[in-house]
Amino acid sequence: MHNITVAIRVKPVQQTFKTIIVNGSTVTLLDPELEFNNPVDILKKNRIKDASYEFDLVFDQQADQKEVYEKSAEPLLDDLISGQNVTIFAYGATGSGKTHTMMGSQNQQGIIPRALNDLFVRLSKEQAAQASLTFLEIYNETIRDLLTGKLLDLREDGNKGLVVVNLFKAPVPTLNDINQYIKYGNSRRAKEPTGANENSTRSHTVLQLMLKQCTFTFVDLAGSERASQTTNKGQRMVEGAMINRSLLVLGNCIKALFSKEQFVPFRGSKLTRLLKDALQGNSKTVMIANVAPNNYEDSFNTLLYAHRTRNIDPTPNNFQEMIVQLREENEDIKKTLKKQNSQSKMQLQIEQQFKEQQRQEKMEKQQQQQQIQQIQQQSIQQQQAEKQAYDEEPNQINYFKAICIRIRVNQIIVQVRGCFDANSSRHYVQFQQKTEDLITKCTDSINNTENEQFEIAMKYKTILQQRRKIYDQCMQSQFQSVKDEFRKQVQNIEKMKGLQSEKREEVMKKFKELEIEHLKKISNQKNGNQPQIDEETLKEIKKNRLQSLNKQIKDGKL
Ligand SMILES: Nc1ncnc2c1ncn2[C@@H]1O[C@H](COP(=O)(O)OP(=O)(O)OP(=O)(O)O)[C@@H](O)[C@H]1O
Repeated sequence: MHNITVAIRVKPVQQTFKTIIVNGSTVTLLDPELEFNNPVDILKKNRIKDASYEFDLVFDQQADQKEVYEKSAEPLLDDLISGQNVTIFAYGATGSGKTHTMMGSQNQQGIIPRALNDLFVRLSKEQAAQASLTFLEIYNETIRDLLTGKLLDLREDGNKGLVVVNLFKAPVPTLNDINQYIKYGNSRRAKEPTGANENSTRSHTVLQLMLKQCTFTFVDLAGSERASQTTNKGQRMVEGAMINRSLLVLGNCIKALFSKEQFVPFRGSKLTRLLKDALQGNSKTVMIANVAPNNYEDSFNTLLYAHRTRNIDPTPNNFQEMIVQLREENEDIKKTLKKQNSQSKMQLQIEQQFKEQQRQEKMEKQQQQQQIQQIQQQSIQQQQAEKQAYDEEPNQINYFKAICIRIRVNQIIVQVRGCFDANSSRHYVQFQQKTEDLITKCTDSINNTENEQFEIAMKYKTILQQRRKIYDQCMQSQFQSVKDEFRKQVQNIEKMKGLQSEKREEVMKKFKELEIEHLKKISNQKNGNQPQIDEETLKEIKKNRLQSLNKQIKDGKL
């Protein structure tokens, strides 16, 4: 009689909310659409529901490899040794843990290495000597020998029934032989990254250990996910469709076998055709359906598939009770999260504000420095301009000199006029000529210095305007330090001006000394040092004077 055990294994995943709860042999799945999405998607509302099913075996997230093996596969070893076919399937969506359950890893060995190890301990030498192993995969309805790499055909053989032509049967008298073939075959499995699993095995893998009277079959089925979910396109989508079709046929076959139906649709896929002998008759089958709680839809479909396959009567009575309990637990989690969330929101806000504050401060500091630098530069220019202007002031000494000379000359004229009255008109002409030249020179000099004075005055005006501008700028600045810097610079300028005033006083002093010297000279001349002119010079002066007068008459100036 055919015996089928359907087990569920829940993959341990990091999850905030509970979506799967295991209670004994019951698995309850909570619809996240109703639970966590607000508002609920109307289109999905009627499609997805909470689900609760009972199975032969249920392994929760805490179940380790050893427990899974000991409860699902180990009990069948006796049946196998007594000559019954045993088949173990791993079913589930991509990434749900099929390969982990069947093969596992070096440190966490799965069902296959554990079962074969235990089996070989129990087998007699004779039995072991007759053992052989085949390892193949069915990818897109094509059979490939994982040991030889050859593509194989299925053929009906009159005597033997269905055979896989040219399938390599590796003799495996020891466990070591088995391990080496498995390792080799595993490395040749068709693996492709899908949207759901980086290292997804895209084929059904069938490992069979043939003993004298029976076969121990391990099937790691390809991922049962919906094609749309793995965001697969083109070749991957065809692959998905093939996988789903063969899984459907497999489900139907197991269901038919379990229900002892007359017709079992083995011919529906290569997988079921291949497994026909192993599944038929007095055999035992274990189907381990793997679910990952972070994927509701895949979990829902897997539970439904496994449940239909097993054909167990639905839903236990305490189903609603468990859902209520689960919802209450999730409600608590939600509240805690909300609280944490609002706290972390506040923290985030403070951090952002603090960052903004620091950014502002940095910007202000930069502005402040820029303004101060600007003031310093302007003030240096200002100082240079003022210094230059002050340095030019000593030129005024020429101005004063010129004025002095003119005064002196005027006095000489007065003096000479006196000479003329007393002695001769020749003296007057002679002196008039000389003094006229002198006065012209003085006047030019005075004009020049007056022009220079005007330029200096203009420069001062510009300097003052400039200073006013800087002052206005500084007073507009929001920074006290900028205003302070301006005051400091003004003080510098004033200090420099103080030094310049001293310089100016020195110049004035010099001028006064000069003036006194001139005045002294004048008074000396007044006191009897009358100018003496010889006859020749007088003649010459007269001649020149006459020429000059004639010219002036000619030019119409007289
Ligand atoms: N029960 C578990 N405990 C710890 N890790 C697990 C468990 N189940 C699965 N994993 C880890 O999850 C990842 C995916 O698992 P695995 O490859 O077995 O998935 P799969 O169903 O075989 O996927 P595919 O169909 O794409 O080949 C692996 O890294 C595996 O180690």
